[in-house]
Amino acid sequence: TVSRPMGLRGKQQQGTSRIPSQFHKEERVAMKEALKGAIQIPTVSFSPKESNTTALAEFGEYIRKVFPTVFSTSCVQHEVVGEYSHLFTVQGLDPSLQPYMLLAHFDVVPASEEDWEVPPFSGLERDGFIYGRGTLDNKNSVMAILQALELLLIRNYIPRRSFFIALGHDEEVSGMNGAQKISALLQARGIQLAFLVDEGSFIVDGFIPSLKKPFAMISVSEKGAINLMLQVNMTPGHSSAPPKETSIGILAAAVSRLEQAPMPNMFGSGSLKTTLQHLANEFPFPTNLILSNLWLFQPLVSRMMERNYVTNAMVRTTIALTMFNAGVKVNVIPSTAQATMNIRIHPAQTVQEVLELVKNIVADDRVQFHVLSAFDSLPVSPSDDQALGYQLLHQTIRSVFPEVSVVTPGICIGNTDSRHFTNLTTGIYRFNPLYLQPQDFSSVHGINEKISVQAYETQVKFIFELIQNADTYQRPVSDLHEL
Ligand SMILES: CCCCCCCC/C=C\CCCCCCCC(=O)N[C@@H](Cc1ccc(O)cc1)C(=O)O
Ligand SMILES: [Zn+2]
Ligand SMILES: [Zn+2]
Repeated sequence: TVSRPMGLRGKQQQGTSRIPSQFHKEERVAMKEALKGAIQIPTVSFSPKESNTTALAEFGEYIRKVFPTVFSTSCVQHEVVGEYSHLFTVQGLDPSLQPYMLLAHFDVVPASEEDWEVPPFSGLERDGFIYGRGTLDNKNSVMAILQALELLLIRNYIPRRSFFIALGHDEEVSGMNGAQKISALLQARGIQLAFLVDEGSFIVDGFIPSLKKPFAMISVSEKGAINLMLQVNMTPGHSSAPPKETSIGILAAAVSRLEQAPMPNMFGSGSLKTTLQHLANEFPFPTNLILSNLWLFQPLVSRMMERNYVTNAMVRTTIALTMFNAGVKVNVIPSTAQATMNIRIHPAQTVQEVLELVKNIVADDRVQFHVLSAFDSLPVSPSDDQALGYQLLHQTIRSVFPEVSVVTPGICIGNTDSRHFTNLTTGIYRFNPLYLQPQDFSSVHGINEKISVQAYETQVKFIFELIQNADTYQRPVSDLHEL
C-alpha cells in the first residue's frame, strides 16, 4: 500500500520558486557542529522548582551566536517568554494564510556520567553519531528548526505563510513556565493556528516483530495522566514489638495489588485499531488477514498488543510506581508510608474513571489518595483529507523519506508541550522526522542517547521542505469542491 497525501492536490506554489534542500559541505559541517555545541550546554530540568538556570540562559546566548541570520532578519521577531523560553514570529508575505507553529524544547532530563560510553554533555562524535543528552529529546528539533530557517533566510527565502517557532525551557517538568506562557501570550494576541508540529512520534522501526518495514506514525493525540500519591498512617513504635501490620506493609500490599491487576485493555475503543488497519497490508500472511478483519480477530490482536511494553501502553491505562518513601531508622516503625505513581490514561477513559478503578483495586480504607496533578487525554486532531497540518506532514514525509510507504495517525504514550496549545488549534501533530528503533527509544531519558549525523541532516532537510510546503495556497479538498 502506498499511502498518498490526498488533501493537497494541484498546484503547489504560486509566484516564488522552490529552493532545493541541498546543503554545501561547509553548511553540513556547521550544522552538526552547532548541534554538538547545543548538547554541551547542560540545560537540565531536575524538578518543577529546580533547573540549571545558568545553562538555560547560556542556551539563549548560544542560539543568537550560531543563527545570526535568524536574529537579524526583519521578518523574524524574537521574544523571551517565562525568562528562558523563546518565541519567534516569522512574518509571512500573505496575511490571508493562517499561521502555524513549530514547537520543541531545549531542557533535558538529568544524565549520570558513569553509565554512558561518552560523557552525556560532551556532544562527542563517534562512528557517525553525535552522542549526548538531548540528541533525540529534543535539542535535535530545536536546532534543526532554527538551522532550517537560517538556511532558508540565507537563500533569501521569505515565507508566504506566517509561522511561530516556540522553544520551551521546562517541558521535562510539565511546561508551565514556558509553553503554557507562550500559549497564553498568543491567545491574548488573538492568534489562532492552522496547526502545530511538536515532538512525540517517529518513523518507527522494529516495534512489532512481524512488521519488517518502518512506518511513519504521526501522533494525533496523547494519553492523559495522573500523578497520584498513596499514603498510610499508622501508630509508630519500637521495632522490637511490632504490630501485625505496619504502614509500610499495608502500602506495599496496596501497590502490589495495583501491579497485579492491570487496567482493562481498551484496544476496541482506541486509535491503535485505526493504526493497525493502515498497516494491515504491510504484514505477512496470515497477520495481514487478521488485521484486515478486526471485527473477528479483535480479541486475538488486543492480546498480541499486550506482549511488549510500548504496544501495551497503547492499549491500556498504565500505572508506574515511581517513588516509595517510609522510615528513618532501622529500629523505628514509621508512622507514615508514601508511594507515588505516574498513571497514563488511555483516551477511552477519564481521570475520574481511573481513580475509581484504582480505589476499587486498593480496597483498603487505611490508604489515603492524594491527586498531585491530573489531566484527561488530549483531543484527537484531524487526519483526514481536509487536515492541512496532517497532509503537509504526509507530503513532506513522502518527499524526504520516499522509502517509507505507510504514514498513519497514532497516539503518543508520553506527554508533550503541545498539550498547552489546545486553545490555539485543533490540529496538533506530534512527529519527529527520524527513524526510531526500540534501542533508540530506551536511550531517550536513558543512557547513550545519540543521533546519526546523517539523520540530523535529514531532519534539517525535512523542516526546510516543510516550511516551503506550508506556503501553499491549496485548500483542503472539500473547500476545493465548493469553489
Ligand atoms: C503500532 C504501534 C507501534 C508503536 C511504536 C511506538 C514507538 C514509540 C514512539 C514514540 C515514543 C514516545 C515519545 C514520547 C515523548 C514524550 C516526551 C516526554 O518524555 N514527556 C514527558 C513530559 C512530562 C509530562 C508531565 C510531567 O509532569 C513531566 C514531564 C513525559 O513524562 O511524558
Ligand atoms: Zn521531549
Ligand atoms: Zn523527555
